[in-house]
Amino acid sequence: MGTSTLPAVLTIAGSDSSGGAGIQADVKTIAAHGLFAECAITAITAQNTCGVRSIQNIDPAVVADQIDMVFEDIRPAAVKIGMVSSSAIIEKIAERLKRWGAQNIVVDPVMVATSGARLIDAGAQEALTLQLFPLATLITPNIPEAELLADTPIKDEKSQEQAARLLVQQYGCAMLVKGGHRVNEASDVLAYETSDGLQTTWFTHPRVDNPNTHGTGCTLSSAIACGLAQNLSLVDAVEAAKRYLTGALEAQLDLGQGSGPLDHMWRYRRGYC
Ligand SMILES: Nc1ncnc2c1ncn2[C@@H]1O[C@H](COP(=O)(O)OP(=O)(O)OP(=O)(O)O)[C@@H](O)[C@H]1O
Ligand SMILES: Cc1ncc(COP(=O)(O)O)c(N)n1
Repeated sequence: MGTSTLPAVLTIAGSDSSGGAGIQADVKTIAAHGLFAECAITAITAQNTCGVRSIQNIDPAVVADQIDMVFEDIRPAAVKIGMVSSSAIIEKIAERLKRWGAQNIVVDPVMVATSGARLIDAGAQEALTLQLFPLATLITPNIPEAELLADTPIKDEKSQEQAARLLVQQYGCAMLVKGGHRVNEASDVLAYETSDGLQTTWFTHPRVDNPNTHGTGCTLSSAIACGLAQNLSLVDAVEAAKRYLTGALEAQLDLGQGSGPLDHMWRYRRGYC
């Protein structure tokens, strides 16, 4: 008779054949946090560290079934949403998450891969903001995504923070504007509503000198979902996720000919687990 349990985290995202981003990065991240990973695959991408060759979206009804089968049986304590490339898929995800009253939803608005390939069409972008953003606890745009969503340029810390504030007002949920695309720093700003009004918290870090950053956004958002699944506050969950991500970059894994993947299991190799 089983007596032990552990929180489950569901990732709803695309498959990356090279294992560095998407579902594969999420599952590794969740496992590295000692939690139970579940997944609903939205698309299969044929990609590697150099680029994306083809994308096959999954039938929206099959995406819905995956979510239902997960919630009917092993209910996740948190949900991470990554690549959702069609409006029909987004509609189904929103419908099923509402039906199940899913909580602790982290949305990484994946639009363009590090390699430059577009992963979402224009119609899907609108569906994402209209249907999934209202369900989110936290949204984690990078700088180009935040510029697009807030319709404002980001050139420095001040404009990064302003964009984060604007997006909270626009979408009514917490926003983490990630600074991985800035030159010297990799500092992210979290903006969120409290009973005292809109607050911001910075997570500052110098850039790790590592060209292998494939999957950083996927890894960070699923690590935040892990923190929320363990009942950390939003600020603590982001702080812990940033530490995990930085360690995975500092491990200096060097695989592939393009921007390679992170070392998701760095804590095991260093003997921390
Ligand atoms: N060279 C780096 N050194 C340290 N942290 C980094 C570096 N590059 C990215 N990060 C961090 O990685 C996280 C993801 O940020 P980024 O802005 O790269 O998101 P993204 O573009 O969505 O990621 P992805 O490359 O997966 O699409 C952030 O916490 C960011 O600060
Ligand atoms: C299936 C999938 N999901 C997300 C990303 C974004 O990650 P990155 O920008 O690091 O390539 C990706 N490349 N592939």
